[in-house]
Amino acid sequence: MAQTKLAVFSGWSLVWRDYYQLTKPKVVALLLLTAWVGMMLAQPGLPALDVLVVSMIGIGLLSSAAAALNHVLDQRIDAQMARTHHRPVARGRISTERAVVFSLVLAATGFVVLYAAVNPLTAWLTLASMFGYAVVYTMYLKRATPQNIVIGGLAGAMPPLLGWTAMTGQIAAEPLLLVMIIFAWTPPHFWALAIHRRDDYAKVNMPMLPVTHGIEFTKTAIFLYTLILFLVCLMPYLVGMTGAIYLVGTVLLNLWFMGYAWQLKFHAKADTAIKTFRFSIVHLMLLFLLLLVDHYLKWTAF
Ligand code: HEM
Ligand SMILES: CC(C)=CCC/C(C)=C/CC/C(C)=C/COP(=O)(O)OP(=O)(O)O
Repeated sequence: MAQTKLAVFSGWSLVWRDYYQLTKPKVVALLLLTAWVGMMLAQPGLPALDVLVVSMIGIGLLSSAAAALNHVLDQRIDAQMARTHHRPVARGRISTERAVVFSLVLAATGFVVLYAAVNPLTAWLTLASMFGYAVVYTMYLKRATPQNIVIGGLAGAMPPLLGWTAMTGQIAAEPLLLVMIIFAWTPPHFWALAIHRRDDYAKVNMPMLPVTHGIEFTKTAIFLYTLILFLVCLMPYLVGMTGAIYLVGTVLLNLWFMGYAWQLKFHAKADTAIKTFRFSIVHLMLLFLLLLVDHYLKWTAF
């Protein structure tokens, strides 16, 4: 009897682990960090905790729904790529129907939470971001143009604005600067991985930049985008939104990113591309944590 119960429990935990994987949890975690910073920067003091919590839940649910829909729409190519062939829908561990229902339940719940407990503007903007990623990027851009991730990157760059509108009920210039930062960060983030996985994307005829324009061209594009990112990251300081703590930190972080891009372009080793990709995640995380530290320390300085 005990063995049967253990078998049932372990079976269920495997199923839920697969559903959890559909939500791209690490991606959503960083998306939520950027949304949270948007919420914290929206006012001088601390935000209302109840609004913060329901906003994080709503944005998290809609982001997870977008990720799950991406698994469904990409299952054919996921099944053929070394990096993604193990995924639950690609492997048939979760049926298309169940994955779609899972995604729609997450999306509906997230939208209702945001609409009812936060504000309609944030609900609609978050739904639009989900649509932008799951439909516009995944179904069209990804398969149509090597600029796919530059344009599609806007959806994933929205969370700081979503966090801001959750607190204020209105769009403002400051969070749009944060959106621009993630927008400029996305190409070096993804193209470094795309270089590392070029053959995978070529095998499924995905028009990623290293496939359509070659690895050298992509390395140049990555370096140029880290230069653009360096300049865009100065904007919050130049407009007076942040102080010296952020300025020093952002200069160091972006010089570090440019160093990776320079090494990738001129002194690449076998693992430089994947190391650049992994650093891009640390870079964005530290950059947004820096915005938070600066916001409160800068504020208490006056
Ligand atoms: C169009 C925009 C983007 C594209 C094409 C893209 C592409 C990718 C890809 C292909 C992976 C590898 C996933 C895997 O192998 O499981 C990845 C991982 C990741 N991405 Fe992005 N990304 C984008 C935007 C973002 C944004 C906006 C964030 C967060 C703010 C983000 C955070 C992450 C994180 C944290 C990982 C690591 C996930 C893991 O290790 O499981 N990405 N990205
Ligand atoms: C509501 C909201 C903010 C929505 C956006 C949420 C979201 C999940 C953005 C994901 C960014 C990302 C990892 C894209 C990769 O897709 P891919 O298909 O190129 O990667 P894959 O090949 O690993 O599946």
